[in-house]
Amino acid sequence: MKKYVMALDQGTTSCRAILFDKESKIVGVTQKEFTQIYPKAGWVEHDADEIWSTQYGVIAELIAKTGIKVDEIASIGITNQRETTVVWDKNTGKPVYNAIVWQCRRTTTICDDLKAKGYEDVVREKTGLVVDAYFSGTKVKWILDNVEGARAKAEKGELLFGTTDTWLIWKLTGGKVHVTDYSNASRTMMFNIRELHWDKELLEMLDVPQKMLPEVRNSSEVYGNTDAGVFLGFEVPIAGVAGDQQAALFGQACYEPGDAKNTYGTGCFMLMNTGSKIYTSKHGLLTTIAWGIDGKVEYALEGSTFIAGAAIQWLRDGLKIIDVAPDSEYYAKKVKDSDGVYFVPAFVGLGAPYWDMRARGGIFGLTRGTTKYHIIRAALDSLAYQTKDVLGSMEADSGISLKSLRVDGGAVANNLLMQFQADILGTRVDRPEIIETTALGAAYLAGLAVGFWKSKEELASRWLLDRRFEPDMEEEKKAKLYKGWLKAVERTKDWEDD
Ligand SMILES: Nc1ncnc2c1ncn2[C@@H]1O[C@H](COP(=O)(O)OP(=O)(O)O)[C@@H](O)[C@H]1O
Ligand SMILES: O=P(O)(O)OC[C@H](O)CO
Repeated sequence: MKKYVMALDQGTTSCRAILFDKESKIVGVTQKEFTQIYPKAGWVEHDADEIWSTQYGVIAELIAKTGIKVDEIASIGITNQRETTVVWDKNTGKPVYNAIVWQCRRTTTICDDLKAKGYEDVVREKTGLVVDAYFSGTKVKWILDNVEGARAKAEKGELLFGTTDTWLIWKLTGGKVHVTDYSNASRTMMFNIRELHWDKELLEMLDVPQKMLPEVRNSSEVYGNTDAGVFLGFEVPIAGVAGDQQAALFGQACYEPGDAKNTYGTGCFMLMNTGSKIYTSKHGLLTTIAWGIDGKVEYALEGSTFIAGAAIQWLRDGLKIIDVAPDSEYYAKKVKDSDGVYFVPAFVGLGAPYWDMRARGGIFGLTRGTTKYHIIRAALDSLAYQTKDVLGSMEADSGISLKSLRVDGGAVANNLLMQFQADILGTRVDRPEIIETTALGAAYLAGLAVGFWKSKEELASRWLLDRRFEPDMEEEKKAKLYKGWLKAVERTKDWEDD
């Protein structure tokens, strides 16, 4: 009897495997971090083989830890850090270069060149994206231009490209299946989100051969079975795929136009479901595919903030002023506010709504009275301010004023941050019981495809509130604080010289 759906959450800093039962309850979770590689300032890479071995390790550990039988798993759903680019040799299965991570800025000058050639409008129109080093397209181009022999091999059809969903499916199926879903394809800057195909003009613009691209499929359907030789002796259907932010939107049951969520992980990503409508943002947001189910594609408006929880990791690993992320709340509570200190974590440039690839981080407003507690507090505040930047754009673009914001991701465990978020937005913040919403969304997509769950309505009825944070800050104070933030952001712009 099938009792579980397994979700694989391939995030920026860790791989997780999570088992959900029919009532959407978590039966077990395993997680392991993997190496972040920073070869130069502004460059970020992962070892794709390490991603695979880490993911495989947490799958095996989950099965051992929970004691379930593999044949009780109805299906597997995959969700992934988006845009991160893997190129591998079809015959040997070996990556030709490290995965270039979504945060990596090495293709800034390729983007400048595309802009100078006047491609911004066509990119916006066809892909819903802005020309930025964030997306996969220029990363693939960089690999083909810089890895010896890569372009010739790609042209002969010997190399494959994929985001990490595609890479994991290829590995899990023993090299048989090369696919992605609509939501991931929409982050590549090569996919036409209106006509739903890889776009010839964009591929020519980037000089990327179509043969290396995966087939684009629905977010909920059976793509293939795991190879028994690889997957602990069993063939289990892989039946759901979505980029992690779209999966979180699905897991938060944001199924109606106007429903929105904000995920606080490494970065912070706010998505609003816009149904079949394709909004073109006038305020620095992206248009993206939320998911495709039964051939019907739905869209979302997205505000992407590159550094959120990663700023807290930097307090831990870079400054070493906290030992673990939850310490940030403990120390921040020691002061009543940041005392005029602002921390703009533009470590890899600024995403929405500013889109400045050359911005770099800064801490402003320091005085002799500033302590590490103020800096920690300012780092937490920056997550909330960046969210306010994006929410303002979203309300302006959609004409919808949000009554409440559903939140998820690792950093929403921080109650101080959540209260400040509600205060600075002037909007209720709703934290659900399950904050592993990304994995839940992937599980839902995979479960729906094999009949484990019947409908989105059934899933929506299971959304449960853990805690609601009500706004409680005077307008004048809110305005003053936010003004300071905007001033600090201005100071970080256009910093890096090439
Ligand atoms: N209590 C906390 N307060 C603030 N940030 C936190 C807290 N717990 C975790 N984080 C941050 O959340 C992030 C982890 O969230 P997660 O959803 O697992 O991210 P990802 O999927 O991007 O790896 C880390 O960047 C970490 O610094
Ligand atoms: O790893 P996360 O959860 O911060 O998500 C990364 C995003 O998918 C990047 O677009």
